[in-house]
Amino acid sequence: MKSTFVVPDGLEPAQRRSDALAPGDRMPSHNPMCFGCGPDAPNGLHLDARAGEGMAITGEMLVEPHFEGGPGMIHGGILSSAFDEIMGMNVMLMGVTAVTAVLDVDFAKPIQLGSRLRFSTEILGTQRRKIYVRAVAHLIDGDGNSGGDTGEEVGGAHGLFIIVDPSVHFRESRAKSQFASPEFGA
Ligand SMILES: CCCCCCCC/C=C\CCCCCCCC(=O)SCCNC(=O)CCNC(=O)[C@H](O)C(C)(C)COP(=O)(O)OP(=O)(O)OC[C@H]1O[C@@H](n2cnc3c(N)ncnc32)[C@H](O)[C@@H]1OP(=O)(O)O
Repeated sequence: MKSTFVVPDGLEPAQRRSDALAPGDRMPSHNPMCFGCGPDAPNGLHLDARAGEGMAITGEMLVEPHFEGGPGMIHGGILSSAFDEIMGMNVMLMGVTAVTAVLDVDFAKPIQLGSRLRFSTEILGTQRRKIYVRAVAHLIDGDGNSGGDTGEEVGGAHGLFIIVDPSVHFRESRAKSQFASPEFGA
């Protein structure tokens, strides 16, 4: 991977909230209509994310025909959205509300429609309100149900997320959402 994103030295280790999901549990959607994780979003990514060990989670996604950019290929914005979402869900392990300030994506290999992607993401550490996250995407081989990450590495990303107070950050926008879950403040 050729990213030039700089992760600062001396980050504080991230703390998993005491009541965080157990490894293997499905990560809940913060909003059923969320483009990334919402089960009811008609044209959404439908990312299926699972809690992992420590500060890691995984996710899977089918590259559907309406995610097309170049002929037969995934649109770059779709892959970027998937990385944004899966790293944002990773931050949920800390039990804080955070929004993306920086998203750095390495489009390492072309990804064809019909591929199944497996994302692996981990919180690298924190600095004050800043949370640094790293993710990679692999193709899932074979039957598509193996869940392994032994397939070819096709992309990578870093995210910088900033902890916000949801009652302040979403104060003006909240009324525009019919669906947001108060549990996640968004
Ligand atoms: C789909 C959306 C869901 C929303 C999530 C809600 C939680 C739900 C639960 C579960 C999530 C599941 C998954 C979701 C995944 C998707 C997340 C998204 O895509 S979020 C939408 C896109 N992002 C924005 O709309 C932010 C817009 N920007 C802002 O609102 C502000 O710029 C904000 C809050 C990011 C920072 O503003 P300040 O005034 O609060 O804070 P300052 O003081 O500027 O920064 C704090 C620290 O961060 C650094 N910083 C801020 N921006 C930076 C940047 N661009 N580059 C480098 N450093 C930056 C600063 O230098 C400072 O660092 P120093 O502590 O002093 O060292």
